[in-house]
Amino acid sequence: MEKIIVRGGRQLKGTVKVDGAKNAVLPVIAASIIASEGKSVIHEVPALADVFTIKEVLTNMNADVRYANNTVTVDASKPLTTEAPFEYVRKMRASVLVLGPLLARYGHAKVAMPGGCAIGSRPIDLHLKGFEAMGADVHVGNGYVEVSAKGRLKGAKVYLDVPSVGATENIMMAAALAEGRTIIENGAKEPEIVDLANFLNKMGAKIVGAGTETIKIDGVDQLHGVEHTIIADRIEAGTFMVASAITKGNVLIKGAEVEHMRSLVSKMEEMGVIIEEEEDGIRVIGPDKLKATDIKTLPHPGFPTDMQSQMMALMLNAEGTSVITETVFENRFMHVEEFRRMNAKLKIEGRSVIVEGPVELQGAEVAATDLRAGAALILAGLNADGYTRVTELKHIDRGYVNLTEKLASLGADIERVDDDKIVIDLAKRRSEIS
Ligand SMILES: CC(=O)N[C@H]1[C@@H](OP(=O)(O)OP(=O)(O)OC[C@H]2O[C@@H](n3ccc(=O)[nH]c3=O)[C@H](O)[C@@H]2O)O[C@H](CO)[C@@H](O)[C@@H]1O
Ligand SMILES: C=C(OP(=O)(O)O)C(=O)O
Repeated sequence: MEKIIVRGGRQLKGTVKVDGAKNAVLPVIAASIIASEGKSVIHEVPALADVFTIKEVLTNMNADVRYANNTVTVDASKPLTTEAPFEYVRKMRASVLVLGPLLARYGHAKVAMPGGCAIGSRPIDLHLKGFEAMGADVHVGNGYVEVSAKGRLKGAKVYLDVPSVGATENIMMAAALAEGRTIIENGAKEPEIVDLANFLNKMGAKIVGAGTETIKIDGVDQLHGVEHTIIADRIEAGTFMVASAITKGNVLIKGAEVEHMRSLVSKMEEMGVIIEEEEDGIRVIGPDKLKATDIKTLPHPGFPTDMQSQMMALMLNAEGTSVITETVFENRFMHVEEFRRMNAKLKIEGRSVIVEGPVELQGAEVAATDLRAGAALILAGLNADGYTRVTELKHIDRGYVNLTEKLASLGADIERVDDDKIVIDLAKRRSEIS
C-alpha cells in the first residue's frame, strides 16, 4: 500500500512555488471545447490526477488534447460526441463541467449523475435550473442527466439559491453562446470564476461582472481557441502557509496571491502568524506560540471550506479553544476521527467542531478521507511526536503536485513509499509529460 510517512519536529525553511489552481484549470479545460475553431493553449497546468481525468473525458469525446511541459493544448474543431460516462464522473465530480459547453455548442449533453461524496451530497440542481431557464429540457434517469435544447439557448435571468461555484461556471459557459443576455444573480465570486470568465472573454465571449454576485453574459455566435495562463492555486498556497506556521518555520510561498486569500491571511494573523507580502509571493513565519481563533467557512470572500481541515491542524497547536463552523458542505468533518488517532481533542457539535489546544500530537496510522483532509493530516504530522503514516493517497493526488517532494525541499522529514513496490501510474504519467 502506498503511504506518505512524516516524522515531526523539523522547522520548515526556504522557498516553494505554487502550481496552477486545480479549481481554475478544470473549468478552463472543459470550456475549451466550446471553441469550434482554433486551438486553445493553456499554460501553468498542474500535473494532477484530476487534470488527467478531464483530459480523458475530452479525448473520449473526440477532442484532440495534448499535455506536455505543464501546457495543455485542446483542439475541439472536429465534431465531438456529447456524452461523459460514469467512469469519469465517478473519479472526479468536476466532469459535470462539460454540460454547459456541450449544451451551448451542440444543444445536447449527457453526463453521469455525480452523486454524493465524502464531504456531502453535492447536488447539481442549480446547474440544471440555469439550463432550464435558458430553454433546455432536462431529463434525469438511469443514473444520467441529459440536457437538450431545440435551437439556440435563450438568455435568461438565473438566481442561484446558494452561490455555487460549479453552477455559476456551467451557466456562464452555456450562456456564452446563447441568444441574448443572461444574468446570473447571487453568483459565486471565487477567483477561479474570474479566471474562467477571462478565458471565455479571450475566446470572444462577452461576460462582465465575474468576481461579483451579478454576472452578465451577452451571447455570441461562435468562440475560438486562445492562449491562457492559469492562476496560482490559493488552496495549495494556503496549505504551505499552514505548514510553515505549524513548524515555527520561515517559508516564502512563490506565486501566492494575497488578494485571493484575505480571509485566510487575516485568520492566521489573528493566531499570531507573521505574514509578509513580497514581490513574488507571501512569506509566512510561524510564532513560538499560536493563539486560538474561530472560523466559519463561507463562499468567497469568506473563509474557504477547502482550507478548513488544514486550519484544524493548526488550531490543534494553538493555545485555547478554537471553534470551526462548516457552512458550505454538510459532512466535511471526516478528518476529525483521524486527528483523534493522533491525540487531538476535538468535539463535534452539529456543524461545528470545538478544538482544544495545544495538544501533544502523536504520530499514528491515518487515512486521507478527502484531498484536503489528507493534506491536513500531513500538516499535523509535521509537528507530531514520531511517525505519521497517511494512506488513501489517491485523494491527495487529485489536488497536490509533488506535495511530499515540496515539503521535503523545505526540510520536512517526509517520504512517499509503496509497500508493494508497485510502479505508481501517476508518477509515470507525470514523467511522460515533463
Ligand atoms: C472543482 C471545484 O471547483 N471544486 C470546488 C467547488 O466545488 P463545487 O462547484 O462542487 O461546489 P459548489 O460551490 O457548487 O457547492 C457549494 C454548496 O452548494 C450546494 N449546491 C451546489 C450546486 C447545486 O446545484 N446545488 C447545491 O445545493 C453544494 O451541495 C454545497 O453545499 O467549490 C467548492 C466550494 O467552494 C470547493 O470546495 C471545491 O473545491
Ligand atoms: C472539494 C474539493 O474539490 P472537488 O470539488 O474537486 O471535489 C477540494 O478541492 O477541496
